[in-house]
Amino acid sequence: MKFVDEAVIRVEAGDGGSGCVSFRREKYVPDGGPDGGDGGDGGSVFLQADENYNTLIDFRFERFHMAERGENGRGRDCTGHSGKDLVLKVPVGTRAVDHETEEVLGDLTTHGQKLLVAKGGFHGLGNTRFKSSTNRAPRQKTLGTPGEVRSLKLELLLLADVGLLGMPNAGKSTFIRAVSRATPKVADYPFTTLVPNLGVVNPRPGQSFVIADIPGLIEGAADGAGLGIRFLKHLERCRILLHIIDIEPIDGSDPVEAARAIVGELEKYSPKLATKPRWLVFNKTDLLLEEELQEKMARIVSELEWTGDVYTMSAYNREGTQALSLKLLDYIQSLPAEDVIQDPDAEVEFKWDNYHQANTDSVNEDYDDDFDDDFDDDDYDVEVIYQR
Ligand SMILES: Nc1nc2c(ncn2[C@@H]2O[C@H](COP(=O)(O)OP(=O)(O)OP(=O)(O)O)[C@@H](O)[C@H]2O)c(=O)[nH]1
Ligand SMILES: [Mg+2]
Repeated sequence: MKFVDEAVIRVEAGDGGSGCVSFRREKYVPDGGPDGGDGGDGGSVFLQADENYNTLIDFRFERFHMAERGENGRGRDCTGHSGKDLVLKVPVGTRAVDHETEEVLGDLTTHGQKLLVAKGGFHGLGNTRFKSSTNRAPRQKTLGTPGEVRSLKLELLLLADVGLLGMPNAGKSTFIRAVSRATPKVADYPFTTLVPNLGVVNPRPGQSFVIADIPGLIEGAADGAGLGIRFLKHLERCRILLHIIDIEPIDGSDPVEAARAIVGELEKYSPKLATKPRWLVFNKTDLLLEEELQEKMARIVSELEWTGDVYTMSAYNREGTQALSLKLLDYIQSLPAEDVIQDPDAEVEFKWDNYHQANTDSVNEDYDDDFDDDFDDDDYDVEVIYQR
């Protein structure tokens, strides 16, 4: 299955149905009062997180999504039907962004969570609403308001606890193979991994966490070198990052330079991501003798001025990998229960929010149901109240 983590779609909510101008006409009631019903509200468009989906590929093929419009009101006080809402199923971990304003509308992080992305139009009012003791034959109605239209960018951000970071060939995929049942391709050339992989690590029975392996980064990735930095977004929701360093690169390059490049690219991508908890993990320890290894590690740590946690492993021989997974599990379990990554200021504004209020205010307040509905003069024009 193809992994697609971005799609731009257009969502259109239904327009509100317009109100109706009509008068009661029946045998023996030639001059009945107004009986034009209100329109129905337009349907809205929602996104709903569903754990049965894991790619946005469907949205690459089907780009236009419309909810139903509301029906117009009819005579005999018939209110139009409301339009049906449209609910689009998206994978858990999807973020909805307004493509034009870049405003984040919301993150769908739990199964079943729903997010309104285009609000349906509000219904227009029929002429019945405008009758009063002074105007018994109202010719006014209001039109339904248009439904919201949005160009929407969907981004799928993987939900993993641990994210792997490092140069190509550092051994990220080898590590995820060693500790989980994920089987991403491993090879001795750069950019073996082209799309992110997830693996479930189970260091103790019944206790597990999820690890994400993403394509390697190189110097200049922020400017598009290699596969760029677009995969870094998948690390945004991780709780900790593992920076995997190849202790003995085959091309003879300096691990210190490589590590600095990675941190530089991370900072360029997002200063916030750069402050996430991060551990250094030296890989390929089997290539060096113990003494050499200690010496080299000490040099790298001091040159990087690194004061955080340091681990060593040989992912290939599965040495140190189990110990590292246990450390990760303990660390994750020591964190407070998931702080839901929702921006508290993320109040989404919809254009027609105030319309209902404004409209009902314009309806005559001395509306009185008991007065005599009959009227004589039915020859003037219908007045449409425009409020847009
Ligand atoms: N000797 C040794 N080789 C290793 C070790 N871990 C990985 N390798 C080798 O390093 C090469 C690259 O490993 P990968 O796991 O594909 O590296 P990666 O970081 O996923 O690389 P990209 O997907 O290209 O970013 C492969 O040839 C592995 O066999 C190790 O612990 N010791
Ligand atoms: Mg890889």
